[in-house]
Amino acid sequence: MDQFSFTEICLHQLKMSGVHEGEKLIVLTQGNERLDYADAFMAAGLRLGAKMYHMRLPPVPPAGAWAVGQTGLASMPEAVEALKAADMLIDCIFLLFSPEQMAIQAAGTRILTAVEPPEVLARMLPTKELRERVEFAGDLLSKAKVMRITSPHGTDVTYKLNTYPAITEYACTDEPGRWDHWPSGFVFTGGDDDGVDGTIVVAPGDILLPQNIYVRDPITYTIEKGWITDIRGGLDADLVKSYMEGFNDPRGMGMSHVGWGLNQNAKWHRMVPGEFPGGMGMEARSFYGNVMFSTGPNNELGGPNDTACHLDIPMRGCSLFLDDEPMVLDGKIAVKEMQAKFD
Ligand SMILES: O=c1ccc(O)c[nH]1
Repeated sequence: MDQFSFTEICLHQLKMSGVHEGEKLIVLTQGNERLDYADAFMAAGLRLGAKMYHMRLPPVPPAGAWAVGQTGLASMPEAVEALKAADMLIDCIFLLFSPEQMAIQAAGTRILTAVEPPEVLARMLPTKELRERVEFAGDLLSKAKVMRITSPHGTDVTYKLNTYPAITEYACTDEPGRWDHWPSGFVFTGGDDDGVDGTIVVAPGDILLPQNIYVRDPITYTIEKGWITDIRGGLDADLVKSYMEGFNDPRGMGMSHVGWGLNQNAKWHRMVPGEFPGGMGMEARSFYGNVMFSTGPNNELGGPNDTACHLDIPMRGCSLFLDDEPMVLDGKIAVKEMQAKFD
């Protein structure tokens, strides 16, 4: 995408995020990554009269795995202080799950993460309709006490919901201290620390992130009292187990967030298999009617598990019930207020 068009979509984003004259915005990058994002956001912000600057951290060596929560900001408290003093941070490095992100949000700075390729950002612009749909889902989720997920492949798992908030992701953010991720379009929460039990069968066509692959043969997870006690299957199960063992951290077997996708512009089939081809698979997390469970940390919800070992697994064809009321039935959104226009 040329820089002019990139600036235009960033302008749309900043307007949707309520940016106005005199606000202080910082764009955060590291190394040589996404410097064009900083240029595009700065040009867009200046057009809205915001005060902008670009904070560029040194490069970090590739980790060999997706280690969430570990960022270059950890050794730079003075940089964190500067970010806390801003009205809005545009995070082009991915700070989610880090204590620094939590401290910045707690200080009232709103945060927008943007790390996907510009073409994906352009295809999945934030809209008012998406926000309304996701907020409706978030309201229902915040009131629910039990989530049950089933599938024709044998998934039957229950999450007790008495502890953690419902988090909405609709790809823009205009409230102090609120985080969002462009692109997105889903809701999630976490089960009670000892309150997730049952079986999840990840079926062919479901997606493993960060491996960025479509599963070919089923992976069966047994979950007891909030912890994975067994993972079995064929090659794909071996891959997951081997990846998780690489972290040498038993807390990777915890249950992270869980929810469902609501973005009709996100397509299941459009992921390019391979590791992080320029982004982190947000289209796969957001596709309409997916049910996504995740393993590992729950600290972004306020929980105690801050392991760096995190997998997100969007699944097709599942049913998801809140207190026995269907939200998703066989991969289709079942509530009128959450249905996209094409339904
Ligand atoms: O936007 C995101 C990205 C990753 C994740 O685990 C949750 N939400």
